[in-house]
Amino acid sequence: MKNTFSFELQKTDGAARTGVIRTPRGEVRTPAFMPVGTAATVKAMMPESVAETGADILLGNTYHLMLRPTAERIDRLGGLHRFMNWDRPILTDSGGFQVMSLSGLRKLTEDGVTFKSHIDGSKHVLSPETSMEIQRLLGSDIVMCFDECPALPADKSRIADSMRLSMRWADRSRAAFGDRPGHALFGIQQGGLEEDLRAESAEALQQIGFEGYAVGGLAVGEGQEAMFGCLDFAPGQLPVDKPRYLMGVGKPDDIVGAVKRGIDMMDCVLPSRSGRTGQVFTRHGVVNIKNARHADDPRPLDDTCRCPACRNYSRAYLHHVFRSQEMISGMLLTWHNLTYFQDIMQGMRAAIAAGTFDAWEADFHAGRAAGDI
Ligand SMILES: O=c1[nH]cnc2cc3nc(NCc4cccs4)[nH]c3cc12
Repeated sequence: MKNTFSFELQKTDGAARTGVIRTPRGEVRTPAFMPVGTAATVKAMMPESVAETGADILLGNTYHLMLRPTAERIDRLGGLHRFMNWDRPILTDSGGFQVMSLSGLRKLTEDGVTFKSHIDGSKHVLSPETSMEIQRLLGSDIVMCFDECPALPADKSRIADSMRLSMRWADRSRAAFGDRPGHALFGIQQGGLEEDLRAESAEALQQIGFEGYAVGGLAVGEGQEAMFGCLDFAPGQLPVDKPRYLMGVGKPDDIVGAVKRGIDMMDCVLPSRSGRTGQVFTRHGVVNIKNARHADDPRPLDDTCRCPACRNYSRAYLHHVFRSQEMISGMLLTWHNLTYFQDIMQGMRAAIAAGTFDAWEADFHAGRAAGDI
């Protein structure tokens, strides 16, 4: 096993790209969707089931794991991969975003963020240096820079100041990360929806040099049109030969539109969180299994889907166990949604490799208009 991290761009079709990220813990086929494993578990899923959906890599959250069970405890127990029984690659977010969206009583300074735990009110500090140390203790393969994601809407000067702080933090993250063969540090582009600020951010990150580059600051309520408008220029401002990771995205049509615009990696809680709330994604659109119209329906969710929910159960059964709040409901619907999301990724990888992405995209959108779901 070579102790190296590399990205091979294999084919492009318009702005869409397909390739492979090679890490000591295995390969990640791109475009890739990362299921979210916030508290060292993809909720309601066994790790081997997550692997069966086709996921090559998971996302873990620094913020949650530093609070509980702590990174030190996970390190003592052999690292996050051993702890959660997932031996493939893991990417960890750096915690800055979660602090701002989850913890109360926080204070942001040039040094970093001090905050109180949303679990027990204990006091903590996150900075570029402490975030790098926590992610090192966790043992994640891809580490994210410690950044600040400004809440939208915000005026341009506020966005510029926030982006420039994040660039100073990116520099400190790089310095604190050190020399870690086989591991990667990704920079995070900020700058809101402003093309000039995003260009300044991209230039600053490239001067520092990273193994991959994320498009941050999006999927924070701006809406799909504004996000796509930003993605029409932001990925192209980043190095062509490194992975481009769009954070926190998204619905199936968001994912397709992002890949179309040059994004290689994404993560989102949507398929797993929705699985627990009865929202089911299918190629004909969204099914809300709670709806009474499913109570007697003997059909599977999708008779072309390979997942256990579609192979072995009727909509009537899935409706029943959801209404009864049985644990198997969250398990089966999460398994289905994650499978559906991975099948979208596999469909796009194959279409880009064949040079037929436009036809694949047209079929994807036509299927959702068909109705009768
Ligand atoms: O700029 C970012 N920096 C570091 N992590 C992020 C995570 C992100 N997740 C979303 N959207 C998905 C959401 C998850 C929870 C609230 S919104 N947008 C995001 C932006 C960033």
